[in-house]
Amino acid sequence: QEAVTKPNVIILATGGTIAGAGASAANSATYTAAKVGIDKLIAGVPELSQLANVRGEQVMQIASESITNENLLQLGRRVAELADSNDVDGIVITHGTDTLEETAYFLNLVEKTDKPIVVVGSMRPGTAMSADGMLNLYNAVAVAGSKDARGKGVLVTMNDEIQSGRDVSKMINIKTEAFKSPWGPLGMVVEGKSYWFRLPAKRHTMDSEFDIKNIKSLPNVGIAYSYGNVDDTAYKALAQSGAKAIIHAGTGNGSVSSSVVPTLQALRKDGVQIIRSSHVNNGGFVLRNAEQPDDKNDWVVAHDLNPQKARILAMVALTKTQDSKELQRIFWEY
Ligand SMILES: NC(=O)C[C@H](N)C(=O)O
Repeated sequence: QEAVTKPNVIILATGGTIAGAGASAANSATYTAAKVGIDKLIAGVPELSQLANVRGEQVMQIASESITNENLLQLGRRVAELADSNDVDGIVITHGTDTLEETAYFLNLVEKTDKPIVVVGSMRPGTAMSADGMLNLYNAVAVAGSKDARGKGVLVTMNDEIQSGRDVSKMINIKTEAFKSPWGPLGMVVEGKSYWFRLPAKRHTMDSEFDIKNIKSLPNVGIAYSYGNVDDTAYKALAQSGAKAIIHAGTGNGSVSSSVVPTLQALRKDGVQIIRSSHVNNGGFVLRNAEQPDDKNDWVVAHDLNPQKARILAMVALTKTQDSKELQRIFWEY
């Protein structure tokens, strides 16, 4: 019989509900996130050792709504160091689900590796009935250790699905079937085996022009939400706080209220980049020069990126260019 060498998978733990604990098994939604250390999480799923040689590292212990740009950079740098190491075959990141889609997209843009990087969380703490963290983690390690996950960009395994870190988003906060992509999952992971159906079409990791090793800090980019009867207060406040770009979390096709248009035109003249995205629930798709004359206003459209993902790409892109045409190219390509 052929000897099978198991892959080496590192689990970087950041906190979240997958490391959460509640007072009783009935507490599926009332609990404290970021309580349980990575060694205990690994010990809770002994089957991981059948999939890979697993080692854990506690990078931080926080609920993901509190992640800062500094935390993102710290995590990104550690991922890059490990990806460069010959004895690492894949990396799993345990993460809170609230901003998991932001971290996954950030890593997808800046990590120069074709080794699998899989971000995973859970919707229920490990102390709850039908907790989803164990299986999600098992699936993440399975995918991170598999050769066929290489070169597919940063991935997310939740609810048995393998999602692209670029496309996936938290769509609901009270179901275990919480993470969806408007364009569908890339594959499924069942009993530790991956089944693939499609590939990401956008630039990522090895094919990205961005590299965590060249990023010293991330610029200030804020998001302003739009709705009926909106005024320009939030946009002005963001500009005053020093925002280099403002993500317009717009209605519909990234449409802009007539009460806000003149302010956004003036802010652009002052050097602030204006990026139109959409906050519609199942995935926006903003078309250039459709709702607004973007060429005339010198604004950028966020394509299909939701506002929080548009913020991530804008921050990364602004580390390289201040040119709005270049920004628009980047928003089409990534
Ligand atoms: N399900 C979760 O992980 C939610 C938690 N607030 C977090 O993002 O850390």
